[in-house]
Amino acid sequence: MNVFTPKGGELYAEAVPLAQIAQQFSTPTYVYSQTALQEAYREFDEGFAGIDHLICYAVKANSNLAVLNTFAKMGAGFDIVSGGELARVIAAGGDPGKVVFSGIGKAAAEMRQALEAGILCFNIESESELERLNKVAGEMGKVAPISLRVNPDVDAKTHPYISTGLKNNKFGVAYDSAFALYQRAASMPNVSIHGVDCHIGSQLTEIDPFLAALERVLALVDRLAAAGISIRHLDLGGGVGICYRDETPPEIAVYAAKLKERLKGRSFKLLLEPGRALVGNAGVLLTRVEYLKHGEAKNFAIVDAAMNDLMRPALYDAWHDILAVEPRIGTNEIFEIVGPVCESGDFLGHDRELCLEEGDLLAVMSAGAYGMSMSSNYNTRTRAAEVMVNGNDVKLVRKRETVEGLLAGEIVYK
Ligand SMILES: Cc1ncc(COP(=O)(O)O)c(C=O)c1O
Ligand SMILES: N[C@@H](CCCC[NH3+])C(=O)O
Repeated sequence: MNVFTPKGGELYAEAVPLAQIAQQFSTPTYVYSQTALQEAYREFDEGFAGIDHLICYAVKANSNLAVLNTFAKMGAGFDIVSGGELARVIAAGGDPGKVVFSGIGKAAAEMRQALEAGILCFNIESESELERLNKVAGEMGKVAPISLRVNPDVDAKTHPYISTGLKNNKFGVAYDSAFALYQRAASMPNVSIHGVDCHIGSQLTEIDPFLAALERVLALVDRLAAAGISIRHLDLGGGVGICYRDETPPEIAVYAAKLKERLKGRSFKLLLEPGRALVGNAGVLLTRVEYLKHGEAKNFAIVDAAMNDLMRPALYDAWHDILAVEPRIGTNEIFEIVGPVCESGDFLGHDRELCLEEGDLLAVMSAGAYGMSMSSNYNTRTRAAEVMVNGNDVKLVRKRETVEGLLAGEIVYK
């Protein structure tokens, strides 16, 4: 469902005009629709109805506490990649018993924190990590639940920067060494094998790579079972794409039906780690045009949001639709939509046809995933405010940063 729609020509977030939000909270501001978050979660959860499953939302996509709390209330689990993200889940009311911990560089302190909290499973990404966890758990007198993140060497057919399941990626344990490493794990006193995990990449628009990965992983599960190592869950990671422009990602119901079909007769629980598919189209970045600059070769609309707020265009050349919040009747021109940051790569969109005047508001669409969570303070820019809408209710869910706040942790020795 698209909840950012025009009414009478003006762009709304659910029942609230975006212009009203800009007036109230200034710009740049991220605006999230709670209804869209809830619908996306429900669609995923209902898609897998009929089999034992747990949706572990990938916190890195959008880690705002109000977003996490929305999913926690719906019974979600969480996929984390740091102790910081675990602290966020707990602060948002999430259940640590439904948390899986991914990531290739878990520090001993983060392992201790997660063991203390009683998480569901560690997704182990290397032999050294397995050894460290066994040691850390032993020192605490605990047994750590683990899966190995297996790298199935499947081409996710996505942007190379966000593909993770190929042999040459830094993630996971090589498929061919996974069996032997499971045998080692089985002999360790302070880890307990709970599952098998894989995640092949992000923004996948086809189902086939997921099915290919599942085949590989199921073959491993069967081989392990034959050797007396049975699992309680299979974690297939995240990665389902969304439509930014003209992509045709799989419908969740179809993706779920195909996975369920292949999992018939299996007794383990299915875990999934969707990020983008739950939040991507539930958020926009609201920004105001500061200046229009008509150059010899290009026209520029210089807006008050920048690559530090939304780095996907600069990093991946990613496309986000950019819409006028209150469209004007007049002649369209072609604009480069750029931010104030001192980098030529600081753009939000190339060659956008719009009719603009200085002071106009723009909405950068599909910005709910990997927007705020990847933002920075480059150029000592304070990060945007975040607002959550539900119906006609509008709530500030993260205050705009202040320069005093940015400087507070720095020390000058006189
Ligand atoms: C281990 C892991 N799980 C889940 C995700 C979430 O991916 P997506 O946002 O594409 O669903 C990621 C990010 O790619 C990841 O690295
Ligand atoms: N940050 C990426 C996705 C990578 C997901 C992390 N494994 C994006 O904005 O599309």
